[in-house]
Amino acid sequence: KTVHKQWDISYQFTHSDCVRKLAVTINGRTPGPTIRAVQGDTVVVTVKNLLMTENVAIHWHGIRQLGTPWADGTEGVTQCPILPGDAFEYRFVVDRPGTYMYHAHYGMQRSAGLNGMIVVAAAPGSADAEPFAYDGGEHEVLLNDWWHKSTYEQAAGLAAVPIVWVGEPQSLLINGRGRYNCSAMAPDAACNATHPECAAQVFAVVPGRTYRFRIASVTSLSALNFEIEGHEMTVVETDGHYVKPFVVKNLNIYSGETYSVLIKADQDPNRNYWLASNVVSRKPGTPTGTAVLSYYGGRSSPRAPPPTAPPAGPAWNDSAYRIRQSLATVAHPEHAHPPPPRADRTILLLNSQNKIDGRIKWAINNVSFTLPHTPYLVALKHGLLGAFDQCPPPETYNHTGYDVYGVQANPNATTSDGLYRLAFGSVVDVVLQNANMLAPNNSETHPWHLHGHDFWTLGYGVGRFDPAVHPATYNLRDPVMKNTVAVHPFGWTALRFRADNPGVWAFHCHIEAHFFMGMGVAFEEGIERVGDLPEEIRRCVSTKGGHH
Ligand SMILES: O=C1O[C@H]([C@@H](O)CO)C(O)=C1O
Repeated sequence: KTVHKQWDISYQFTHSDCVRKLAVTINGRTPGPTIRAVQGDTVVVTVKNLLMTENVAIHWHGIRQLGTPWADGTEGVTQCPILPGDAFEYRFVVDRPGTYMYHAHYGMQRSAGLNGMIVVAAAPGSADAEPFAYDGGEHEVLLNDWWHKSTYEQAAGLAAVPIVWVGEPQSLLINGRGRYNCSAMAPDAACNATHPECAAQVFAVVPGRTYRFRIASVTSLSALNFEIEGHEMTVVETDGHYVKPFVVKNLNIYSGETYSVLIKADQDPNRNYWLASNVVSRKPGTPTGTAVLSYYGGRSSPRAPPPTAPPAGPAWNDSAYRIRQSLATVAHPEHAHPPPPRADRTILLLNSQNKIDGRIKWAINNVSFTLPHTPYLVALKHGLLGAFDQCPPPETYNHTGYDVYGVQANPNATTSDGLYRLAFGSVVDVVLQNANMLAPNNSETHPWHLHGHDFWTLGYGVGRFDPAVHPATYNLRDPVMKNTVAVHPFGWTALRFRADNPGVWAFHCHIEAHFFMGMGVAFEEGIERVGDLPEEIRRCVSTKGGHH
């Protein structure tokens, strides 16, 4: 069947954390509506840009876009942006059940509020039916971070010399709801502690039942730790793939990831419990984001704040704790898709923070990524070779000599919009190598997201990756497939995918500021197999050809 949506994108005054903010909304709301579909459905979203003076593009995060690379919604990669006053029809098939998300993919627009969830149910009788049961139903939890500054102020600051860093968010949102401390603001500030838009979300449960919570993080910056006070969570799905169930007290979730967890409503029904999200991996400067779990039939009013303090989460800098969760996340034995035993090509990608022309940038093998004006998909399909740098970025870096623990000068770092061209159908290994930043003794977590594919998560390590040693430690037995994976501080992450989806695909750090500062690459595969491009994705392309 076909699921139709008609979305008007516009700026509205919103009060997500009680503070008035101009946000980019879908049909007047942020977050936008959850798209619900069944595996195999065609989703058609007609996006009308009513922003007046701003372009837009929407990415369907986790949907592979098999045969529809032009619907990926990635400005500069798969399409020209949608101009004010224009409409664009995104049409794609959701071929696999699971928990996904959508969000703006143009400049730093995602942080302005354009985001939401996609929930795809297994088709009846499908071999992809869940290998777990829950008798209580489902709840959706969309996690976000929130700033009072506009994305324009943020982006201009990032590009300035010296840099004005975005800083830690003012609030953490659960389903678009947070709570800023109005008394900390000037009395005339537009902060309304009783505004209905910032009332905490209440999740109701029937005592004794088991619930599936679908959790997605669309944060712009923050790595989060999510907890349901007093209730253990059994992790059963991530990024649309079933995992071998494991139990946690709290869940680390990076921007761009999704999880499903099961919880049993088996606690005292006469009180409420916190849902809490806390910043990890960066030194927190943001209060805990909260929502409320309430039992039907209990003596507590559903909206009553729980009698306890919200959980504070684990130590923010305990990366060993987070690596343990990464390692525990493996494929469900009945739903394992074993990876091909070896790769045809291995690309090592050093993630470093650099200074280029006095500006702080992120670079991959010393190349800081920029998007071309003419989308790659259009440029390659139509042979517009002047549209982007034809020199491909490097395959590796000085992996025998680079000190990932030291501040490195990284001379000769450059900026480029060149891309990697992959042999169609080939198996590609990518090893993401983290390193120290410009400041000593500092390395951050980077959630890398691959468009157009799921990849096998073969391994994680701390320190410098050694191609002669570490591949022998890869998990080739039951690696889980994902579309977003963390590279831990000073560590490396190895992944494998098959380049079998004709198109051009972004692969980048899902921290919005980091992608803006160049932390990404693009892959092309099978461009000659891509069908005719819709006219609507080419509106920024000169008819004379693509010039830089
Ligand atoms: O990219 C980043 O820049 C800042 C800082 O390194 C420079 O201000 C920061 O914390 C990042 O993650």
